[in-house]
Amino acid sequence: MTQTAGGTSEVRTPLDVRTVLVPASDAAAVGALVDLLPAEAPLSWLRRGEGLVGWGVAASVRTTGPTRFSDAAKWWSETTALATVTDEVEEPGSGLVCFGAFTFSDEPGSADSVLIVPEVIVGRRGDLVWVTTVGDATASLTATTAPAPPADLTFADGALNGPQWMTVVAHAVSRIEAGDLEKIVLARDLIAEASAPIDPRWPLRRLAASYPTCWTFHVDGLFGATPEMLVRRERGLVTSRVLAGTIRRTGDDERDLALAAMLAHSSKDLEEHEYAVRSVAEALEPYCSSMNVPETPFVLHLPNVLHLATDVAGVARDGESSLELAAALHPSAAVGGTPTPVARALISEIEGMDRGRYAAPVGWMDATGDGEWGIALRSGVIDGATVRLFAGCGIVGGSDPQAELAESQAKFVPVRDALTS
Ligand SMILES: C=C(O[C@H]1C=CC=C(C(=O)O)[C@@H]1O)C(=O)O
Repeated sequence: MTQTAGGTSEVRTPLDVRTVLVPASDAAAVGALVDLLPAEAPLSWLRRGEGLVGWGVAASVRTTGPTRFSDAAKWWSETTALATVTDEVEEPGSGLVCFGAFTFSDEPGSADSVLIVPEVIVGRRGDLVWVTTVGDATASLTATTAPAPPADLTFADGALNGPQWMTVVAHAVSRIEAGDLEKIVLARDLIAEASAPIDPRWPLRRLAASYPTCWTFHVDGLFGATPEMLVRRERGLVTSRVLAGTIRRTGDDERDLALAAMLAHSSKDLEEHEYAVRSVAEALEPYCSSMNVPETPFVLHLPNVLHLATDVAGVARDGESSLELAAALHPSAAVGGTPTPVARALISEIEGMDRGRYAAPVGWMDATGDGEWGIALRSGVIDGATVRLFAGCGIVGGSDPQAELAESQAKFVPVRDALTS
């Protein structure tokens, strides 16, 4: 049952949902959740082996435009109100759950936003493993056959080639120096083409293994391993991991440690980071009764890059769902800029491409509104035999276009390697 929110008043079939705990003796035998996924429309949200995987479509909704978040939130409230749920686990992520991916822009473009209720969900949290089924669906907890790698893959420039993109970055720097805005995040795309349709489980398994501290996701063709948590709401606690400010790793541990120290003191990166933290703290403030915003960022080590990172935490004031909080936070200055409206307008004016669902909220939510919405970074979109990969960089007054191009190459590495190796 797929619906387009805001459209026809279709009769909705109430969902019959059942969550059972997998007995501890069997839970140990359930291998990596990512290995359970079937090739057809897999859904994934995994970090360090924990999280949720799903498959099948029990219900879904597609939304577009500036009301895409509120239309989806309304659909979710109606869907949860109608459902019959038996849940013997009662953990965040058990019972009725949807996965979702949203578009970056308010403008209707090539992509739409989507919430999907899978027919089967398998969740893992610590030692607990549970299975949720909707309607008559049955779940198999055995690993599916291994996916085949993409065949004859070639990469090409997307909307702009490197020199063209550097010209756009230089233009943005001149606009910042003229005082039009303080920060903008500019992105570029690459196109990977295979000779046969690509099985999303191939890159997913590799991303989950190579980037265990990131959230490995797949929703409706959008996949990746993001290090950035836009917002998590869990039993009244709201958290966000803000990233901005990047240095490429060299592969040599000693040099990387020196680079980490440089990053922690780089005024250009600290400025870029400060805008991102401020945007998240200001957007969350109305929804929290108390908040903790650390004054100094830490350095997050990923296999390809180092980032400045700040973990913001707050206590939810009212009952806004994780999706409503994500809508209030999007786009943070980690993917938009400062001031937000000026940066958004300049992105559409000069970036030269439609971001689709890149750099927008992707994640899941349960019937209580608890959930996790990451920012779809280090990501790509599979469409048959084609993958469109995205990478973006925060630009401030002192940014150098050549260095930003190199940074964008480093940010393509996770998805590029996951497709090829
Ligand atoms: C926009 C991206 O990264 C953001 C998150 C972390 C660091 C960033 C930076 O240093 O520019 C970006 O703000 C991307 O990976 O496409």
